[in-house]
Amino acid sequence: MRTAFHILPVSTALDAELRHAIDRKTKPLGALGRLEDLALQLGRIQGTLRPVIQRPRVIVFAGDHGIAAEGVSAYPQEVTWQMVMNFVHGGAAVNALARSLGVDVEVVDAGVAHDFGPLPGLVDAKLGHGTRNCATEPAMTAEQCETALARGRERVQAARAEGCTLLAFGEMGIANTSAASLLLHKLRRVPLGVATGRGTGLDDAGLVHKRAVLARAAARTDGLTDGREALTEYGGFEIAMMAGAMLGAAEAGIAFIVDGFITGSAYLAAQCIEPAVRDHAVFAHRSAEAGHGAMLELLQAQPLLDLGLRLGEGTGAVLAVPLLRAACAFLGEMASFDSAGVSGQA
Ligand SMILES: O=C(O)c1ccc[n+]([C@@H]2O[C@H](COP(=O)([O-])O)[C@@H](O)[C@H]2O)c1
Ligand SMILES: Cc1cc2nc[nH]c2cc1C
Repeated sequence: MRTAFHILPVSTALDAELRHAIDRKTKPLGALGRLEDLALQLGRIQGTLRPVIQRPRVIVFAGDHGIAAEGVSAYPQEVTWQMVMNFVHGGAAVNALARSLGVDVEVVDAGVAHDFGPLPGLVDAKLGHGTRNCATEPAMTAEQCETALARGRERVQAARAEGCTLLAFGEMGIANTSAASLLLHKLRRVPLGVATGRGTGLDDAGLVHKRAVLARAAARTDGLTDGREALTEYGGFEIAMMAGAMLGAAEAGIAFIVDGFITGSAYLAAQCIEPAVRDHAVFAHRSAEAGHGAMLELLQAQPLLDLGLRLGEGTGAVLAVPLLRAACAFLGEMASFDSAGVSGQA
């Protein structure tokens, strides 16, 4: 049975008041640029002229990929579980960035090949010991895909129950740029030559080999338009769980930040499942991974940052949190022309 996501488009009922409040702040009209768009978006999502960011949380979903056996990554598969341990011990990039910015980190085992046993600080949502090799067979079953979507939603509900009003999503999974490229290729017809990049750092020969493997994987299926089918054929457990979390966040009326290329592929699938997810999404950054530019263009998404990042883990998403805080701060705290006695436009 397919899980239904009941997402209401955000209400535009407050738009006139929000725009008026933004325009009457003591600044030339439009001078806070993209922060003004963020303020409007957050005001709409929270249905208030005073949106707030409380207990922001980045959820890092980890999973392994059968296609790693084809030699499509510059790093071995065991790096996935080793990095999960690093996240749990607080030593990864996302931990350091999140600490410096006051963002909570949750780490989720969506389907890492390694068995961690009970491990404090790790959420066990394991769907299997990695996906199957999607170059030769579907990555997962339709049932696993459904369970992944549902478990992603559960993580959002848990965050919300703990007072979180802003979510950021990130991932860890050796070979998951292959899954992401295949999702982009299959769902949006982007040629594999454009959709495939170097991931963790393949050299030229590695990239040629990766493209050949992905072409073989892509040839297994005809055109796919259904988000669930695409996830089942080519996704990862962490990618499907992120898609469920994004849909769950939109359903719960919570804004969420999309990280880089792989998180973007989860968003692509989520948007195919329920287009209304768009209103709640903020795109953090333009990843250096080839294919992300094409993905963002297709989504008509303007990311906030362009820092040359290609790490994943939710690092770019965490870096966007201060900008969302700033949008709330100017809307809530800035004086208006009237309250400050400043002359408006001549
Ligand atoms: O977020 C991105 O845009 C991004 C771009 C390239 C690589 N990554 C990270 O690198 C891993 C996947 O790379 P690969 O080469 O193993 O497919 C995975 O753990 C991702 O988090 C992430
Ligand atoms: C070391 C390392 C850290 C990562 N974090 C996200 N993806 C990664 C891939 C590698 C290889």
